[in-house]
Amino acid sequence: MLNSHQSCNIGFVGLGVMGKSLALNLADHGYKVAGFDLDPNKVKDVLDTEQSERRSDISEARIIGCKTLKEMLPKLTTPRVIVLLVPAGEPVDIICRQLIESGLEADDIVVDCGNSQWTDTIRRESEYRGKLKFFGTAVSGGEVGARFGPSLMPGGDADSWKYLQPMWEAVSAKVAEDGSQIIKNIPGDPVTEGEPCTTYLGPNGAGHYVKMVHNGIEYADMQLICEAYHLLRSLLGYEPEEIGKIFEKWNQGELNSYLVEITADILQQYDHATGAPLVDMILDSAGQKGTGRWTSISATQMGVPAGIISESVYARALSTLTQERENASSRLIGDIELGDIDPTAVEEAIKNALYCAKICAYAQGFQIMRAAQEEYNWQFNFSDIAKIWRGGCIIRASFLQKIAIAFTENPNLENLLLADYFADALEHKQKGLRQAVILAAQSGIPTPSFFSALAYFDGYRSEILPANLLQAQRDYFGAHTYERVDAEAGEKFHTFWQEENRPERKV
Ligand SMILES: NC(=O)C1=CN([C@@H]2O[C@H](COP(=O)(O)OP(=O)(O)OC[C@H]3O[C@@H](n4cnc5c(N)ncnc54)[C@H](OP(=O)(O)O)[C@@H]3O)[C@@H](O)[C@H]2O)C=CC1
Ligand SMILES: O=C(CO)[C@H](O)[C@H](O)COP(=O)(O)O
Repeated sequence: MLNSHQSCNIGFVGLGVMGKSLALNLADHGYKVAGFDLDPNKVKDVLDTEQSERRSDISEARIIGCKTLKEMLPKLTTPRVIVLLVPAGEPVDIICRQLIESGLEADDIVVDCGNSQWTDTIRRESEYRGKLKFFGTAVSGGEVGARFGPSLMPGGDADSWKYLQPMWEAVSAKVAEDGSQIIKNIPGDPVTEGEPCTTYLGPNGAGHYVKMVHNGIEYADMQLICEAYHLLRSLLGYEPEEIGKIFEKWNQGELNSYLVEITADILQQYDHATGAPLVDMILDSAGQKGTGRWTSISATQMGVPAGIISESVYARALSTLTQERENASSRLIGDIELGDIDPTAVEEAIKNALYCAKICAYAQGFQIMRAAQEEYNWQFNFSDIAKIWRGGCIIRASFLQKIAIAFTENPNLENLLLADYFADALEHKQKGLRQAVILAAQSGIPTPSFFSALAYFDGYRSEILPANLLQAQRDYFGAHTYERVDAEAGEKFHTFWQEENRPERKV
């Protein structure tokens, strides 16, 4: 606890899905919260929920509502801590300006917990310096996570972190020694033991950058699961409920993850109105708010190969062309040739394909952060990042424990694929990925992220790639020069392709 029970320890602006849940979580851990939302119904809702969930031995309201920001500020202990859980973008700046106008001071800390773009967080930190301390803390875990223990990814000035650390460690998800999350989900009875799923990630936009990459991996993870489902459904003719049970089985082993778990549940749900599997009644047009796209853009800007993440963004984009796809489906005919298949063997191949492709997707995510720390002067501890993703967040999965171990054993690991555990897994299971890709190609089932994962794996393990020819092409049309395999690194050569005998000169 930060201060006396008379004043509020923390203010909340935005009491929607995430704000309400995180405010109640803080209250469960003994913090008193003052909340404001543009929508007075949201304020009423959180107050009603707090009252209905309050234990009988607690007499005082743990959350109080405010009608304006001006009303909130005097209710907060100083330095004031104000959490923003509003839509990313302009609302964050609007509120910062309003808070300054309402009397916020230079030592007060404004914590942006939304999915803000990390470049905005860097800008805001410097723009508001001297007026308020702007600190980023990205949150993952959705509504339930925020309520009972999310993964929190803080970034900003180290002094603010010291102040926030006890609060964030209290409310974040907790994991046991084996890396599994300790889950209780009981209002008023929070988990207090275990390792907290939060750690200080660095200055400026570090927290929001790491969350962005988390979401990039999330996009890939979800798309790969969807591709596995598509193969099981269209190739083997299984019904959603049957596939749900397969995912349930897979969730007991190395594929154990929150996303596989919810997929199993979703596929076994029937539509109340029609009795059809619910998944069949949902329009196949995927939404996105931007974090996956930002990850792909950041990777591309730094020259990091992150094809699986990018393909997952493109797959969502392609899915939205609903009318175009419907028109094209009768004009563009697939030349399909599929021989006999053994369902049991194919099911096993798809399972292994999913596992191998997931390893490659996570490897790409960590490669992006590795490049980013050089580019933006951060010092990430990749083992710690894997650790805070073991519980609370959407991509929580058993194998994050293995990733944490891999980076603990070798903090300078060049690529996750090279860690013994993952290299061995890929060696023994890659056949499944190859079979899945072959069957998808033969049957005309689009599995872009599986294809991309295999290409990444084969590309990364290739000593020789045809980039030598590509360099020659660039030199041919644009005199872009090339390096020679038998010369010093960095020495550039150009062939005068249009001259007689095509002489080569060192440039
Ligand atoms: N939902 C999720 O699973 C996750 C969301 N996030 C991020 O968390 C943030 C909040 O998301 P979420 O809770 O889902 O969003 P919601 O839309 O449920 O809640 C946002 C709330 O903020 C209010 N609001 C908007 N502008 C202001 C303002 N100027 N002053 C006061 N209140 C304001 C909104 O009011 P009104 O509706 O009247 O505009 C709304 O009640 C977003 O950045 C989101 O990307 C992060 C992780 C997971
Ligand atoms: O951050 C999240 C989870 O980690 C949010 O749920 C996010 O909104 C998901 O992204 P998108 O809407 O683009 O699928």
